[in-house]
Amino acid sequence: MAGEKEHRILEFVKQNAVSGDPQSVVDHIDKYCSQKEWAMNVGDEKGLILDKVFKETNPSLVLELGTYCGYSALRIAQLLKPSARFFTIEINPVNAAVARKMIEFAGLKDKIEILEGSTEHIIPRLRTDYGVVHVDFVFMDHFKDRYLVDTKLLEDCGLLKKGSVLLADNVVYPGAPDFLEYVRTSGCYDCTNYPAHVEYTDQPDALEKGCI
Ligand SMILES: Oc1cc(-c2ccc(F)cc2)cc2cncnc12
Ligand SMILES: [Mg+2]
Repeated sequence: MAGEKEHRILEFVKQNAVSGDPQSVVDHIDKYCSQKEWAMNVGDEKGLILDKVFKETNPSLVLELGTYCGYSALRIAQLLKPSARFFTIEINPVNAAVARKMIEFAGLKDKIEILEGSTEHIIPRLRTDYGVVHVDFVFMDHFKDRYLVDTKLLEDCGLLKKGSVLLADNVVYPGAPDFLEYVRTSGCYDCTNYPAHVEYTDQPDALEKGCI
C-alpha cells in the first residue's frame, strides 16, 4: 500500500529523534533509510551539497518541487534567514501528510508552507494565490520528466530573474537528460555539476546547479 514505508520512517523519527530539533530529525531519517529501508530523501552526502549551494545563495523566496517526507525541507528550513518564505510542492497526499507531521515534530511548521498538488497547477498560481513575485532558489527533486517542463513553466510565469538559482537532484540517476541539455545549452544558465551518489548507495548520481 502506498505510504506504508513513509509512515514507518515517521514513526522511527518520533520514537528516536529529539522533538523540536530539526537536525536530530534529519539524522534519524538518514539512520533509518541507510540501515532499515531505503527511501528517496536527498540524503546526507547530497544534502551537504544542497546546504552549501543554499548558503551561497542566501535566498528570500525558496521553492522546492517534491517534498516527499520533508527531509530536504528540514535541511533548507534550518538555513532560512528570518525574513525568507519557503514553499514546497508535493503531489502525493500521503507523502504530504507525513511531511506535515515530520516538519511539525521538528518544530519548523511556521517556516515551511507545504502546497499539496501538481507543479503544473500550483506554479502558475504562486503569484496570484501566494503573492510570489520572484523565486530566488528552486530545489528540484520530483518527477524527473517534470524538471524541464517545470523549468520552462517557471520562466514563462516570470518567476525567475537574474540571480535565481535552480538546483536539481538526480541528474545522473534516475537522470533528467532533457533538463540537463536545456540548462547547459540554452544560454540562460551558468551551470555547475556536483558529482555524488544516489542517497545511501554507491550508485553514481549528481546535483546540477543552474544560475541565471
Ligand atoms: O533521489 C531520488 C532517487 C530515486 C531513485 C529511484 C530508484 C533507484 F534505483 C535509485 C534512485 C528516485 C527519486 C524520485 N524522486 C526524487 N528523488 C529521487
Ligand atoms: Mg532525489
